[in-house]
Amino acid sequence: MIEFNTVSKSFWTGRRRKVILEKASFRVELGQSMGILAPNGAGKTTIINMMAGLEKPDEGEIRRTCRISFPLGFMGGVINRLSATENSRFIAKLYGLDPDYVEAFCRWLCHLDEYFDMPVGTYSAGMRSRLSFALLLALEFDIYLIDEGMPATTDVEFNRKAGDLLRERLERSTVVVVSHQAQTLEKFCRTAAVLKDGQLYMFDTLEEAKRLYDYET
Ligand SMILES: Nc1ncnc2c1ncn2[C@@H]1O[C@H](COP(=O)(O)OP(=O)(O)OP(=O)(O)O)[C@@H](O)[C@H]1O
Repeated sequence: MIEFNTVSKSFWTGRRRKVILEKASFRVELGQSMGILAPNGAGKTTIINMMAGLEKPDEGEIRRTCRISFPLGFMGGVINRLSATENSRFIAKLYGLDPDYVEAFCRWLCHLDEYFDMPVGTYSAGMRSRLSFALLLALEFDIYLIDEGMPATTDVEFNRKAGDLLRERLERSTVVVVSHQAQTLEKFCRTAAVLKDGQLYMFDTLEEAKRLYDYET
């Protein structure tokens, strides 16, 4: 479960306070995937980062009682001067998993060839995102955090393999997806919320959330 208890978050732009959340309270229960609909710039990434523990609220409390993924596509945990071999083995140890398994899985999925043993700093953006995606799939989480649907790389074989694995994983996990498009949420969630003026309006169905969202936008 992820629980937000009267959480407030805003950014000072130098001219005004940009409010993301204002005393928002809600829960994401295991087994109840949730979509959050919000227009661009409303704070989707900030909320996902707060769920992941990458960003702190200004006020209030965020409680996590299960294994929550880093956001899909997040590269912050990967160290540039280390190779994919070293990164995958290090991350495996952090999560208490078998380093041989995590390394072999990522090596198989990313097909980075000799680059797998070179520093991540030498990778193209696509290679980096393949590694980050593979790491997320190599680890097991209870709740997966996804910002704007599935990131696609330009590597067709990788997209097919990783996409199949992710879809299969998400079918048996809880997912939080944030997007500005209801279409993206349809694949993952039945319940949805709309983020508007710092408040999160929760609905039992995506249809209801869409109605408010379409009306507001
Ligand atoms: N560190 C920061 N300092 C100041 N403003 C910030 C900071 N981080 C984010 N913001 C602002 O907060 C707002 C929400 O940002 P966020 O990235 O969470 O939005 P988003 O809904 O994910 O946007 P998009 O759909 O465009 O990716 C934006 O206006 C952004 O410019």
